[in-house]
Amino acid sequence: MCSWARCLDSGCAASVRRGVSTVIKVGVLGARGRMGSEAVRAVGEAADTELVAEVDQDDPIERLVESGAQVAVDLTHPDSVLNNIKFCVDNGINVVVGTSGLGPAELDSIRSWLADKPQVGVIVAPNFAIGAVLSMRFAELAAKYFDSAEIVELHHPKKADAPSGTAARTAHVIGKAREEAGLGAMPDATTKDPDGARGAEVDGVHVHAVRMTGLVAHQEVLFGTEGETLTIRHDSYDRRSFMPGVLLGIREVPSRPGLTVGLDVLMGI
Ligand SMILES: NC(=O)C1=CN([C@@H]2O[C@H](COP(=O)(O)OP(=O)(O)OC[C@H]3O[C@@H](n4cnc5c(N)ncnc54)[C@H](OP(=O)(O)O)[C@@H]3O)[C@@H](O)[C@H]2O)C=CC1
Ligand SMILES: O=C(O)C1=N[C@H](C(=O)O)C[C@H](O)C1
Repeated sequence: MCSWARCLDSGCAASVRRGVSTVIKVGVLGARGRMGSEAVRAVGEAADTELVAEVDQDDPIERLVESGAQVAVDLTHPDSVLNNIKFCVDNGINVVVGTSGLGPAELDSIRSWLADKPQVGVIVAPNFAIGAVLSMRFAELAAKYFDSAEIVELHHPKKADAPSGTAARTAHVIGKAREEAGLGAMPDATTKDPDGARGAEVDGVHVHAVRMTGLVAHQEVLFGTEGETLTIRHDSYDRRSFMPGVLLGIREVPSRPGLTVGLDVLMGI
């Protein structure tokens, strides 16, 4: 496993040990976007990654193949991401996916494409920030101890999708942990909610989405039981917070064939 801090550094001893090329050729999809432009900078600055292709809207995706990219990083749009992944898998290019909006059906499609390309890896990272990855794990651990759990995700108003990928993933791990612990439905007497004030329900967990100028990416997971509550909050104030996770994914994906969801396993948590 890479140490998180070292993933900002130039070399990655784990990659060298595994015999992975020390300089990984990387293409960025969505290269001119908010996240893509940060990723272009991070890949260009790291000594063990080489930026070989920048692809944005209306650019030919074939650039990835022509440039010899070993890893593509997708930071595009929920409407585009699945086709991009299919193109990469078909062409034997590993993919690190940051784009949100991939649900269980889409993940199944990716698995089926990968079945025909056993050497290719796809990492889907609902959130690249270390604190966000930890907070999802903390929420998973806490879930079985509380009667109630709800999620409030808060983002900049240019975000296309709701709920966020992070919130959907967090709800999924909470729902699974509750089910494994034999917990039933959460207490909730609501019978009248014509305007959806109780939010979306994802895997049995209510999720509330806030869109507000001034925000970047934030989430609160609220747990409650008799006489106490626990709140797990994470804030990304700057998109630079995502870059160590992007680099970790790039370094790890060539040696992880198949589909990996979440960076937690890469971090050993
Ligand atoms: N996993 C994580 O940690 C994070 C994930 N994200 C996710 O990343 C995605 C991008 O976010 P963000 O950077 O804010 O969005 P932006 O809109 O700023 O950037 C997306 C870019 O991708 C371009 N684009 C759209 N479709 C394609 C395509 N088919 N091929 C190539 N480029 C394309 C867009 O062009 P145009 O605008 O012309 O359509 C735009 O330049 C979102 O899904 C977001 O949720 C964001 C932050 C962190
Ligand atoms: O669109 C964003 O900005 C973000 N998207 C991801 C998500 O949907 O969870 C990750 C992070 O929250 C920022």
